[in-house]
Amino acid sequence: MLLRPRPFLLQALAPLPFSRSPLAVRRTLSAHAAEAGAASRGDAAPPARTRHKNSRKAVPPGVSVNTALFFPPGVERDAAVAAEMLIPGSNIVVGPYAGDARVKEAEFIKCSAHARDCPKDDRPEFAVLGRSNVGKSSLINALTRRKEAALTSKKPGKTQTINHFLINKSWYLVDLPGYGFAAASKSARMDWSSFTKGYFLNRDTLVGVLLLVDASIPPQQIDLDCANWLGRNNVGLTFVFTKCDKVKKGKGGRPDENIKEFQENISSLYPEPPPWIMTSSTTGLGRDGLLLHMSQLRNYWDNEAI
Ligand SMILES: Nc1nc2c(ncn2[C@@H]2O[C@H](COP(=O)(O)OP(=O)(O)OP(=O)(O)O)[C@@H](O)[C@H]2O)c(=O)[nH]1
Ligand SMILES: [Mg+2]
Repeated sequence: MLLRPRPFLLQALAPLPFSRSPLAVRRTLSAHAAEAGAASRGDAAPPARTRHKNSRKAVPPGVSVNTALFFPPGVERDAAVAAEMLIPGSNIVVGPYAGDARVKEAEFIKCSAHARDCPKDDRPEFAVLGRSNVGKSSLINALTRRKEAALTSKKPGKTQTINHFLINKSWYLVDLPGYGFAAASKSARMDWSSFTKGYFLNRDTLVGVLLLVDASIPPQQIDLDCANWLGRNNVGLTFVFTKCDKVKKGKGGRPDENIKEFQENISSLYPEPPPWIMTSSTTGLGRDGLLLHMSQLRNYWDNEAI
């Protein structure tokens, strides 16, 4: 099997040739952000002036360039970053590997009961992980724009196997069973540890994990534990905050406050800020940005394979 580098680990070891001049970096990244953003929306490339205007407009209120940023492969960590280089509602800088992020085709391939049963080809994949009911299957449906590609339910514990969806015949999105569902019946409650940990530790084609965190509730210890475990085992992850459309009254009811508190909790776990993005499968918030982020990790993986 072809061994491929994990982007988060290798970017520190092998920075790619990229201009050190802040101005040049700024220009290159802006153009990339605008072009790739247009590609992910399925737009034809607009003229330069319009591109600039659109990318500016896309920067959400409340995301400051002073946020601890995630620098993707190919971008120097000390690069000057303009607001339009950020993916809206995230701390993610768009770099030179960002590319066509459109989902043209999505095909369910198989469900696997064990990591060893997963597809054995060389295609890169992203695993979607999180507590039961956090919105993993809904996110897959939102990303693929298929209503029922992955089955969803109000009842936690719906997804019980590792489910592979092939995107554009070139990469996989993987729906995983949720963790932390204590109330499940014995038959429905699998041994999450042996079942999925084997997958994370042995899956050579895993580009990264999308760790979903419910932004409509305060931080949960089990999510922090999971982030900690992935970090300790060098599994690159992106925090995907779900249900950002849900605002409840009272303490702990505001997604932006919950996200801030969660980030404060995890900041000590990581030497470098991990990427994070706000999403809602109900409104489509963050969909294009997340696809764009995945495109830059994937393209790096494809192009820099050993
Ligand atoms: N308001 C809102 N509800 C959501 C969102 N995403 C998911 N939901 C709801 O949350 C519930 C659980 O969604 P699923 O996608 O089945 O969650 P899951 O993480 O796949 O759950 P398991 O398979 O049981 O682990 C469903 O009722 C969804 O409609 C969102 O972004 N906003
Ligand atoms: Mg599910």
